[in-house]
Amino acid sequence: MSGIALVRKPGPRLADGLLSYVQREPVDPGLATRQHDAYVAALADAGWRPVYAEPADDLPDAPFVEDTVVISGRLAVLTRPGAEERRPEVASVASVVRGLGLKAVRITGSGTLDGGDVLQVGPTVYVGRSARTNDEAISQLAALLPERRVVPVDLDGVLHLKSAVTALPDGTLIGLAAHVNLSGLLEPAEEAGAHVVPLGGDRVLMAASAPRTAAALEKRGLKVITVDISEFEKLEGCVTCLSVLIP
Ligand SMILES: NC(=O)NCCC[C@H](N)C(=O)O
Repeated sequence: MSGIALVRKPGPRLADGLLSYVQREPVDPGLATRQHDAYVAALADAGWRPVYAEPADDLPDAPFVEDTVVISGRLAVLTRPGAEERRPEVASVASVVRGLGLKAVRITGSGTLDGGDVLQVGPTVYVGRSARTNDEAISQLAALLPERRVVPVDLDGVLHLKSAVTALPDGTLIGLAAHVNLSGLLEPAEEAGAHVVPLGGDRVLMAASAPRTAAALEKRGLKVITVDISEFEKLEGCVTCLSVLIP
């Protein structure tokens, strides 16, 4: 086992999730459930033991667990999501991380942070300044992680930092230069190619919607595992946001 994958099943109200940059499209809750099961199975096959947060059927965006907690070593930073509607998602995730023996701390006061804005690459923690994440929270995060280098990143036209950029296992940043103020990015062939979940070793998880990027990464020597997450993509979710991997 590589560790734990914190996840949460989608509920019947998934289609009511928040949208910022895309038009609402019909969402098939049954298909979403099957896609989520396959996503969790892919993580499990790669050695990540799934641990489920309590269902939260009244909270449409609750399967996007990444936004509720940031893990650094044995510390779990519970977020204060930028969208007020999403704040009730945090309590049940707090119970899970405490149950796993992690030390839980919180973003508080006027700070707002979505985990989707936090990209950890070795000692560096990039944090997107977004409509969801503010400078107050970035300062709080830096104070909570004194041993890490916290780097604020300006975004343009995307929901979260990790909507635009993630990191390959060797630390190479892959992402869309048009949306993010970071240099030296490897440009993916498709927008969804910016979303990569390192699974350990040379393995990465990607969405089936980025086949050309997947082929390019295979050529670089990576083992790419793909999952179809179309129903979550309609809600501006991506492969990163459906889990929190806890090594
Ligand atoms: N980390 C992520 O990329 N989260 C996706 C959240 C999508 C959700 N519909 C939201 O707008 O909050």
